[in-house]
Amino acid sequence: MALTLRTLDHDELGPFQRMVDNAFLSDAREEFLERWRGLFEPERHHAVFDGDELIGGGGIQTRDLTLPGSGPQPVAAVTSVAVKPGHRRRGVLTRVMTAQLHGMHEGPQEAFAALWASEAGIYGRFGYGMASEFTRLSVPRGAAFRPGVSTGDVRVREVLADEAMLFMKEVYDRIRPGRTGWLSRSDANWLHQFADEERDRDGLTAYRYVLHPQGYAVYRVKHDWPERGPRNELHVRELVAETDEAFAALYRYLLDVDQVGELKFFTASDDPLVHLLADPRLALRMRSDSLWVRIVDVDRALPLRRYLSDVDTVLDVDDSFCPWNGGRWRLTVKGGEASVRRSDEAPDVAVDIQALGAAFLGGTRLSTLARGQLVRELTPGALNPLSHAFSGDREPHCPEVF
Ligand SMILES: CC(=O)SCCNC(=O)CCNC(=O)[C@H](O)C(C)(C)COP(=O)(O)OP(=O)(O)OC[C@H]1O[C@@H](n2cnc3c(N)ncnc32)[C@H](O)[C@@H]1OP(=O)(O)O
Repeated sequence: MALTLRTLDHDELGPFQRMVDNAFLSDAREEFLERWRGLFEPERHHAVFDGDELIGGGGIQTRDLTLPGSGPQPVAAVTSVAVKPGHRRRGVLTRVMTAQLHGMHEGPQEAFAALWASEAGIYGRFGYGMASEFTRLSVPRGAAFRPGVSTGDVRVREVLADEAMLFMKEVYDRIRPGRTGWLSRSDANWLHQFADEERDRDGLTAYRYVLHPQGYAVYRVKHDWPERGPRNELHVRELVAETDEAFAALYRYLLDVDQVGELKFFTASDDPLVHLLADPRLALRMRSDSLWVRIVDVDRALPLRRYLSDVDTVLDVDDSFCPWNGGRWRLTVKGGEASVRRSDEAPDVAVDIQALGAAFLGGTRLSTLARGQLVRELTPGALNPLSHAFSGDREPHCPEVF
């Protein structure tokens, strides 16, 4: 029987979520449905049916993502992409990706999309580029700061979730416009991220909330108490600070919690903790991909962010999955602001659309992507100024998996 694709109705969250759980090899979690309901935009969820059976699909959350220099901009936050085992490698995902990306172009809706990939080999073929990374950080308890590091003299204190949540939302929203890669969070997003039900905890404790007048931290503990004494792991979920002093104070607090062996944190790849430490090598760091970005429309997306320096370059874009992007575009940046228009002049730099997505948040250099054979300099000397213009002043970081 031919497969069909359509968007969902309000009452179809249950079957969709059961399909996602099934594809992720999880038991069906009916009790999570209420939480998902707040995030569910049925008209932005595509589902593929084999007869009456929902066998695959993918969703979009309508959110803002902070871009370099220009603050929050509309992004299609792609989520819950799944195909049931038994229906794979027959092009179902390809149909969903086509519906999402072509739909956004035709709408027109958001000019770019972002996602976390369950497996990093999946999304490059659809034009997504690896735009940011996170660092898996591990530091022993008590690791000392350099002499002269200021943590201020305000008291950092632990409170219950109800007291923390309102303050956390305010601090997060104040800082978000300046933090590339951070997403807008509705109340439903906050609930989803910090619901903290026992089944979310994977054997760890409930969240503990730490407040500073200019920031907060949230952590859990994984118990480990061998013969030589406690070696518990302190897992930081989120650390947000408006000032460098608050940042240092919150880290100091977390590093000094008794009965802990190690602090662990999936943090920004440019987390400055390592520079606060007297012995930087105590901070073990392992990097991995976080946000993947897809430019839906070159001419609508590139002007959404600001650039570090001025350039005037003709790009030759290769994009087989969204062919309207293919061909030559003149990118002109003046005073940090970009304009993009069609061009028939000789191209200076050839880019795969993946490379533009990877460079879009300012964290992956076009010059590095050239060494990775996703970018080619055609006019000698054209690549480095372009690469510099795309750079950001800090590494992009997405503090939540959505
Ligand atoms: C944003 C998110 O939600 S990330 C979550 C993604 N989902 C999951 O990981 C859940 C488990 N996996 C699945 O449900 C499915 O295997 C999916 C969604 C990854 C792929 O669905 P399928 O319908 O099998 O993909 P489809 O048949 O369209 O494949 C398209 C291409 O991608 C390739 N591909 C598919 N899955 C993978 C993979 N896991 N790794 C590498 N390549 C892959 C296929 O080989 C095919 O390549 P080709 O065009 O060269 O032939």
